[in-house]
Amino acid sequence: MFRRERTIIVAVVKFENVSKDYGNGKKALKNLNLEINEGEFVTLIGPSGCGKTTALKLINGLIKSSDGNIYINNKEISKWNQIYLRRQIGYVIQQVGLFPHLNISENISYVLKIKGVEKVQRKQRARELIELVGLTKNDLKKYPRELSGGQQQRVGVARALAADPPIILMDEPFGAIDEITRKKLQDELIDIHKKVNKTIIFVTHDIHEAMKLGNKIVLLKEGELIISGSREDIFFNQEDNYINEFFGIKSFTSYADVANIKNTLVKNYPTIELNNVENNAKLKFEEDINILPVLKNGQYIGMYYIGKNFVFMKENIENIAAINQNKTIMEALEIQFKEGYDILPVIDNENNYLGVFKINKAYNNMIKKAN
Ligand SMILES: Nc1ncnc2c1ncn2[C@@H]1O[C@H](COP(=O)(O)OP(=O)(O)OP(=O)(O)O)[C@@H](O)[C@H]1O
Repeated sequence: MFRRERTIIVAVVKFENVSKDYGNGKKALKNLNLEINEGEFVTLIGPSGCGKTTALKLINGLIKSSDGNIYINNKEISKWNQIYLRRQIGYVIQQVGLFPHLNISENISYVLKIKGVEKVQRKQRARELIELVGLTKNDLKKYPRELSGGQQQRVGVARALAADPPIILMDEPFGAIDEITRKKLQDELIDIHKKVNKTIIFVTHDIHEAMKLGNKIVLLKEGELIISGSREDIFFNQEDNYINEFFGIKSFTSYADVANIKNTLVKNYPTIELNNVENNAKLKFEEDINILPVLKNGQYIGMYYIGKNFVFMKENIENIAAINQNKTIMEALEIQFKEGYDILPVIDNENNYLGVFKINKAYNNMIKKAN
């Protein structure tokens, strides 16, 4: 059968040896190689002038690269119809840029109007989006001046989503917003990303914001890519001094606040099967292991402290609570500080044992970074 070529972008962005020279003798980007996959939430971070905004502008064709290639959905960027391409990419900036004489509904659906979408559908779309970004239908009739900075920024996000673009670029969208509102907007953006499954590329100066929002965090320095990876790649990075210096101790609290324990789960920690004493007797323990999770049919029962001459006795199982895999490292650490455990058993919602969280690994890392 003859298949029609797909024209819808599936939101894959690829930089291949991309350089940008604005003609002032200093390269804003140097030989950048970076792949952004469908549905990823990428945060771009680095010192002022490192090329973050330049990278965003290159993606939606606002500026052209001096060298190398950029691919959107495997098609080189200059081969796309530029107007079509831009409509496939939402853009949110710090200065929001709402039209003062249009009400919120009209602002949100402006792109749809340009695209020739009927008024009824435009209004319907604005009604859907206003709630998604945490405002109410009553706000649709208001004008931008009647909204606070944080509310305007929410409208900016709704507007970027209006045409349902697969890619959304955000250039320090929450930079000028107070700390409390900013935290709320970040939480909402995480929820929105889960619901709409867009590829988001988000520029920020704020380490906490980068660690909290990004599934992939990209650190740039003077136009060069230093690292691109997960929170764990950044946090557990021991070698590169620049990365440690840049993220520093702040990355620990940022990381611990947002990272699930399941990301650092130790799955091969020994356990005791309650109904299999014979097997238990064969367990060989490392010197530093003195406490073991006890399981029954894969479910967590309690903890067992072992001495040198290990003889398992059911009545010595201690009733120590396990922690749910969806809790954060910070929550696990709080328990450790309070209770003084070396390890915490980790379970799912059905009390199935998944592994242990060894707090010392994260904690030692923090101490190392602090010194
Ligand atoms: N239109 C331009 N003409 C000349 N130089 C430019 C232009 N835009 C950016 N630059 C330069 O390119 C470099 C990268 O700028 P860019 O705005 O991409 O950095 P950034 O990481 O986004 O910075 P910031 O965090 O301060 O916004 C800087 O040295 C900047 O001065």
